[in-house]
Amino acid sequence: MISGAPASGKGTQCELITQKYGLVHISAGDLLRAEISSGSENGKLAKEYMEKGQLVPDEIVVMMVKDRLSQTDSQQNGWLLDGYPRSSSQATALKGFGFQPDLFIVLEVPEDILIERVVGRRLDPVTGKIYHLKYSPPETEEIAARLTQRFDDTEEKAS
Ligand SMILES: Nc1ncnc2c1ncn2[C@@H]1O[C@H](COP(=O)(O)OP(=O)(O)O)[C@@H](O)[C@H]1O
Repeated sequence: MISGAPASGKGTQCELITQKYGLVHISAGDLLRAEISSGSENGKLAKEYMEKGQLVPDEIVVMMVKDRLSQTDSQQNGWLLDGYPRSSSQATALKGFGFQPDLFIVLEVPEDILIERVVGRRLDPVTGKIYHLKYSPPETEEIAARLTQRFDDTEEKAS
């Protein structure tokens, strides 16, 4: 399991870890978004909470994660669970189904660095690539001109 604040580098670490160990990357947020796309009742309910920036109720999230962890690929290759648990009740529920991580990784990044990263982060809407104005600047003027900021990348979010 892996946990980290926004801009802590969680996405990058997830990619490196899953590649290195051949694990299945399971993101609670991605599972929820897939559920919404499927148009299911759970998806409709989850959407209401996500739009308000609230946690989706355990009844939905726990079963969804449990089902995904139970699938053959996760069982055979092992898994890296990202964005779950977000409460002690979620942790307890999953443990009750017999799922326990070998490791729990917490990415600790000082707050001032998180703020600097979030404020300078930019998205290329054409390729989906993430840049940082200072640490990972765009390769060309053309890309620089079209970069956008994720609407929720604000100093408020980082703090
Ligand atoms: N473990 C979880 N329990 C409840 N709700 C969750 C969980 N993980 C994600 N969500 C819901 O999905 C939304 C998006 O999550 P995520 O993709 O991790 O992005 P963010 O980094 O913006 O929180 C959250 O704001 C929350 O509403």
